[in-house]
Amino acid sequence: MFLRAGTAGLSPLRHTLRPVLVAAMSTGTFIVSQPLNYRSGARLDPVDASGTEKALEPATGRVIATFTCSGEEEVNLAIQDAKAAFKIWSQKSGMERCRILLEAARIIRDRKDEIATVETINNGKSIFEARWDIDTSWQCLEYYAGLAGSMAGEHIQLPGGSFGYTRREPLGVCVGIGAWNYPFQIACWKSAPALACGNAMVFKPSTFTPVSTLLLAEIYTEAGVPPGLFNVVQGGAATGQFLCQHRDVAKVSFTGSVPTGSKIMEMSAKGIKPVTLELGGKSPLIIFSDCDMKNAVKGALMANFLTQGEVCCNGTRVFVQKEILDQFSEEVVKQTQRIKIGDPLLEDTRMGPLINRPHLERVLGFVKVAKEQGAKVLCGGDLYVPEDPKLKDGYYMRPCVLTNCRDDMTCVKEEIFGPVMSILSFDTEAEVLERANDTTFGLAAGVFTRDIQRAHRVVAALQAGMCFINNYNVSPVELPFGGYKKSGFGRENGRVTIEYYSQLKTVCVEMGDVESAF
Ligand SMILES: NC(=O)c1ccc[n+]([C@@H]2O[C@H](COP(=O)([O-])OP(=O)(O)OC[C@H]3O[C@@H](n4cnc5c(N)ncnc54)[C@H](O)[C@@H]3O)[C@@H](O)[C@H]2O)c1
Ligand SMILES: NCCCC=O
Repeated sequence: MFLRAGTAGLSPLRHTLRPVLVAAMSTGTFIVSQPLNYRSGARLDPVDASGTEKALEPATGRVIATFTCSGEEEVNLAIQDAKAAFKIWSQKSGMERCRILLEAARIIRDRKDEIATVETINNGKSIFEARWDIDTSWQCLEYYAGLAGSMAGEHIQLPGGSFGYTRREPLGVCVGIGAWNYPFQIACWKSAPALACGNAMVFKPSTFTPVSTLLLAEIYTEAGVPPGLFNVVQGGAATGQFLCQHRDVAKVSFTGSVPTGSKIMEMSAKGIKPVTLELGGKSPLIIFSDCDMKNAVKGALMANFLTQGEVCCNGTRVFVQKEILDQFSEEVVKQTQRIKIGDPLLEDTRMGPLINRPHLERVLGFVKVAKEQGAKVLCGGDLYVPEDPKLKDGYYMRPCVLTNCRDDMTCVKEEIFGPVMSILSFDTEAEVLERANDTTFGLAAGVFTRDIQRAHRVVAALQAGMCFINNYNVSPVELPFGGYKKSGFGRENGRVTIEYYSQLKTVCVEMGDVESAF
């Protein structure tokens, strides 16, 4: 283990000590003392540097790690290592890969509290929520372990007894680049299908959240993957570019913003590398007057305030049918004001700090502009200073509900990536569909109604990759997740993701003589 509590300087811990340590972990006491790169099955410092970065604990504003960003040579070594491991791993049968992934899933499940705690310390989300993230992480490994053994091609009969067959083969070394809002989950959602298909992966987390991916790397090693199969490099844009431009990289899977996604695609295009792009969103949530009000209100909070609103698929444009606008808004405000903000490691906290100060200021700036443009703040949208003195330098704000919103306002058009819900009213189904689809994004959408025909009619017309009926922001790993339009392409989770981490080889077998034209 790599966490040290306060100045006690605990040396690396044996697994048996973990539950005790996790119980003792509290906000404001931990630092990361071990290297944050992972290669050849071990943590190490990079051989060359492309600058240094500091990782924070958003709850307190404390630096918990100072680390070196990987330079071109370190990136190359990580890729060469992955290439060597790929040779071994790709020769294993699906069932052999399945057993190792299942073992990794088991270890994650057993260490859930510890991993969730690390995620909370480095990201700021509540421990309550971080445990959900870890559940959807080990479930993802379990799901693809289950598919690994049944990946197969097909046999095709041809005239005269000849035949063909297809083989589903891995791509090679895949690169994963992650965002900071779901660090551990993103690393699992990319690596599980990649490894199940027989690939190796080099993963680069966000510079804001470099910590938890290392736990995944160690767990894969403990579960029995060959050294080098899952490597971690640290750094920002420069390190990311070295990865995307490397000639031995077969595929890039990226989660992040639209502008960076566009650069990733451009770099990958030069090497004709396939890409998966999981990008941002500004998703609509449509509440019809015949909805179950209690569930619709719960759904709206789930759609806006998980992880301090820093969620790509959030339903931040909440369209409410006029007849129930007042009742719905009143209830949403009541529930929003009940959200317990504060120390994210406390069991009853439901909203922690935002990721860092510049981001907090950016989000508060959106609220300011919304007011200037005529929106009305029903609650929140201001700084929050917890009573506990150790949290005074953390990045807290009160979750915000805006009303009187119009489609042309900045808060309704742009991804805020913070706890800001914009309520808009509508009259008819046709009108709301037109307005809901009037965006360049297309990640997610939701509808609350008791009318089953309308529910399916509406989601069929919504231009979004992930649609919810009478719920929002649940993440079953069996369901494909990904966007339409500028929210990206390719999918994570579900059976279809196998297609994005493998390629099909066709073999044509002649059983007779060659019929030649010459
Ligand atoms: N669709 C999804 O599944 C999903 C999930 C989470 C977050 N997101 C989106 O991510 C965004 C927030 O995350 P962010 O601020 O970390 O995004 P970002 O685009 O700033 O960074 C994402 C990752 O790309 C790296 N990067 C930055 N510039 C790069 C470059 N030129 N070449 C290669 N890599 C580069 C970063 O270091 C980081 O690891 C939001 O827009 C959010 O909607 C999408
Ligand atoms: N739980 C899925 C969230 C991904 C988007 O940020």
